[in-house]
Amino acid sequence: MPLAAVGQFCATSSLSANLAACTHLLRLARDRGASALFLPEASDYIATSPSESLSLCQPVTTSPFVLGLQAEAKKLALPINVGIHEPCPTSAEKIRNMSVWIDANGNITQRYQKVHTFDVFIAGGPQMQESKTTEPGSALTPPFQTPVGKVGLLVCFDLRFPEPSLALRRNGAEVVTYPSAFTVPTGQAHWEVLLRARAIETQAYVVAAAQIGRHSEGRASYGQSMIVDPWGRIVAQCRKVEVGEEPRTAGEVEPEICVAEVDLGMLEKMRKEVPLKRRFDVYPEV
Ligand SMILES: O=C(O)CNC(=O)[C@H](CS)NC(=O)CCC(=O)C(=O)O
Repeated sequence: MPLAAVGQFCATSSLSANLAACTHLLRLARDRGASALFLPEASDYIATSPSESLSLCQPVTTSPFVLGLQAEAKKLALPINVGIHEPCPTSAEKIRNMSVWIDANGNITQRYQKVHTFDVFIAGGPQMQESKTTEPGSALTPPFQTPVGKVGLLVCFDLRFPEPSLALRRNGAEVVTYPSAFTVPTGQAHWEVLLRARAIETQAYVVAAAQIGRHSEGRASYGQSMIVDPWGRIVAQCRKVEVGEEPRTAGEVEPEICVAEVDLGMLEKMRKEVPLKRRFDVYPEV
């Protein structure tokens, strides 16, 4: 059975430091015998401001982060799913939040542009307006074959919407990925519940690589990267920011991986044993 590995670290605005962390995670995944490595959203950088994000954002053809990761994937013959930023072709003021698949030859073979932007105004809590800087995508990417099963790509805040994962499932997804950088308070409240719900209702593996720790003065992430099986069991997980704990800085965070087998035989058996026949005649709105 193939092993999926999930990598967790704390990105900063240093592309070279982030590439070094991801290269280390790739080696850990290879040493464990994994068939693919899943890395978080915005692995190339977490900027301190929208203007810094724009200045760091580069096309994949010149990004030292992406080119470096492609070279490592090829060297180790290990496919990677990773979240990155790309310039927006229609606006110089905006970027695209992407999840890409790099195959074992180091080529980018699949791409998905995050369709839901994270705009929240929590009193006394995180306030973010991703839509100010980020152009949302307008299509899902059809699930595609990989060494760990048929993968459907989503990103972070997309997790709060059951519809896209159900759509990917209907199109054949066996593994749904959510590279993420969840905030600490929303992570503590919602992350695990949402991931397990998406796995149970799609009857698919959910693979969620997340950032952890303090990226900069104004920004920290929750962690708890995990793999959930189609029964809703957490079969692998990394560390998280506990309630009341001060997030560690990037220098203090130890990049780590967790791994789990992807059992597609069990998935098929479960889908047969618990058929989820939808009644769209009763709820045509969805
Ligand atoms: O900023 C970047 O460069 C990359 N983008 C992100 O990290 C995005 C937008 S700020 N974060 C989320 O979607 C967190 C969602 C979340 O925390 C929740 O749904 O509760």
